[in-house]
Amino acid sequence: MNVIDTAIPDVKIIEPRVFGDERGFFFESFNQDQFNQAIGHQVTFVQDNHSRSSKSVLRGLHYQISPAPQGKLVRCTFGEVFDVAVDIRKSSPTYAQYVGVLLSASNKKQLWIPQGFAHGFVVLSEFAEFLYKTTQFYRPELERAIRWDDPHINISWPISAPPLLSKKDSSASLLQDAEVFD
Ligand SMILES: Cc1cn([C@H]2C[C@H](O)[C@@H](COP(=O)(O)OP(=O)(O)O[C@H]3O[C@@H](C)C(=O)[C@@H](O)[C@H]3O)O2)c(=O)[nH]c1=O
Repeated sequence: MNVIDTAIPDVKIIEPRVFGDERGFFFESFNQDQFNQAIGHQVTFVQDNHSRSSKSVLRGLHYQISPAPQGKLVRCTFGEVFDVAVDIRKSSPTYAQYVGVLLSASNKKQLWIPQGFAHGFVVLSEFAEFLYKTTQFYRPELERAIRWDDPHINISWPISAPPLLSKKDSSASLLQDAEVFD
């Protein structure tokens, strides 16, 4: 497993070791010991999620506030997405900055997004299937959303037309008005 630093120290790109042969490929998509070593501390996941989205769907920017902020380990197993983690920890030197990375079935990359970050992705292929592990259970009453096009974050989404959003995401807050982390 190869761990790649990003512009935000706590956010890591993980490239699994892929074993290819004439049958196809095999790789360990998650190994608790190797992951803890990569991140530098014990991380426990309690929930696995799986979504499928059509081209141009944008889900995000989502997070859960205390007392159940979620760390997320995300990957794309069909198609391709542009995945974004936004630092929403007010005391962080990288507050309101983001990491964007292409995740796809072919590059098999994963992104570790610690608690304290908002997360979102836009689908670039005809369809995308997206799997992720979370460190806290889903708590809808603690869920919050920040606008995908918040000018203060100013994410360069690789899309040329407006994305397809859920009703919730269409009415998300600006970062300046959002409940974030200290
Ligand atoms: C996130 C989630 C949703 N649901 C339900 C609620 C709702 O009826 C249906 C769809 O939920 P949503 O529209 O919120 O799904 P979605 O817009 O895909 O939300 C996800 O977006 C990405 C970017 C994230 O980072 C995730 O944490 C999550 O917020 O699934 C669960 O049962 N458990 C969950 O953990």
